[in-house]
Amino acid sequence: MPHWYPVMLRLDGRDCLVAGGGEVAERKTEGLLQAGASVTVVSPSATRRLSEWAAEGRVRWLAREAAGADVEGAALVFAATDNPSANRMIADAARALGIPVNVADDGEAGDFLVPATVRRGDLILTASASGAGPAFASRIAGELAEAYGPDYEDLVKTLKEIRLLVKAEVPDASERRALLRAAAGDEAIAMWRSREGMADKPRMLEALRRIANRRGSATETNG
Ligand SMILES: C[C@@]1(CC(=O)O)C2=NC(=C\c3[nH]c(c(CCC(=O)O)c3CC(=O)O)Cc3[nH]c(c(CC(=O)O)c3CCC(=O)O)/C=C3\N/C(=C\2)[C@@H](CCC(=O)O)[C@]3(C)CC(=O)O)/[C@H]1CCC(=O)O
Ligand SMILES: NC(=O)c1ccc[n+]([C@@H]2O[C@H](COP(=O)([O-])OP(=O)(O)OC[C@H]3O[C@@H](n4cnc5c(N)ncnc54)[C@H](O)[C@@H]3O)[C@@H](O)[C@H]2O)c1
Repeated sequence: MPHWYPVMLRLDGRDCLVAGGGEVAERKTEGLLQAGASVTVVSPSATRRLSEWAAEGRVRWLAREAAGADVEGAALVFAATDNPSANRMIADAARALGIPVNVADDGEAGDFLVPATVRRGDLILTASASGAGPAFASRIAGELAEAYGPDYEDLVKTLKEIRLLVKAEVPDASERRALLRAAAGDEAIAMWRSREGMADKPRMLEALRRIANRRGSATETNG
């Protein structure tokens, strides 16, 4: 049994190869485009959306069967045809070059899985059942999407601004840590949501210090 290790990959501008042009290839390609990757699809046929993306120049589509040499230069490879032996051939070629490969018809034959994903700007929520139940992972992601609605995109943007402010203004590491923890708590989040006083940075920092102090003394009393 493999033990999977979750990571966030940086793929902007990196070449990725998708072998296959069906629904699965389309889904993988869409995720790669969201990450800014440069995608080449190799497949005799393509879904309507994939061929639209090719026509718009958003992906490169080579309309033929995939060959082992197609993996050369790719940062990631997706073996997503409906032909298990073609998928295995692509996976072997990738592995021979040390390129991580995802295998659509047999997850455990690959080096990585693609989890079900909800994107809210910089907030990325994923669910994986390590291949035990993709439909189950998808259902959990649906629940996450309900719990963390589209408004979280702005919230995370605000948190990023606050993080930059605190890092720039607070030289003391332990105070910085206390402020950044307070910034992620309920009280501060309610404030960020209303964007109350956001334009006034010194006031914002003051408010955060008050929240952090209250939290600090609450911990002392409880602990
Ligand atoms: C999450 C998601 C992400 C994505 O693909 O983007 C994803 N599969 C999704 C949907 C889905 N896939 C399948 C069904 C039909 C119901 C069912 O079979 O359960 C549904 C449900 C549906 O369509 O609603 C069939 C299926 N999938 C795999 C196999 C082969 C095998 O078992 O190994 C077969 C059987 C093929 C057959 O026999 O015909 C394999 C994999 N699918 C994975 C990911 C990886 C493990 C995920 C994890 O747990 O981490 C893994 C291992 C490899 C990989 O692809 O990375 C995406 C949901 C997107 C979303 O809705 O958010
Ligand atoms: N991992 C997942 O999320 C998931 C979900 C459903 C199904 N599957 C598995 O993935 C496979 C693909 O699913 P789909 O719905 O995209 O199938 P599909 O039938 O819609 O598409 C298959 C694609 O593969 C292409 N193809 C076939 N042989 C090829 C070759 N030698 N080189 C390049 N391209 C080739 C076809 O032209 C077609 O575009 C299924 O057979 C199934 O085993 C995986």
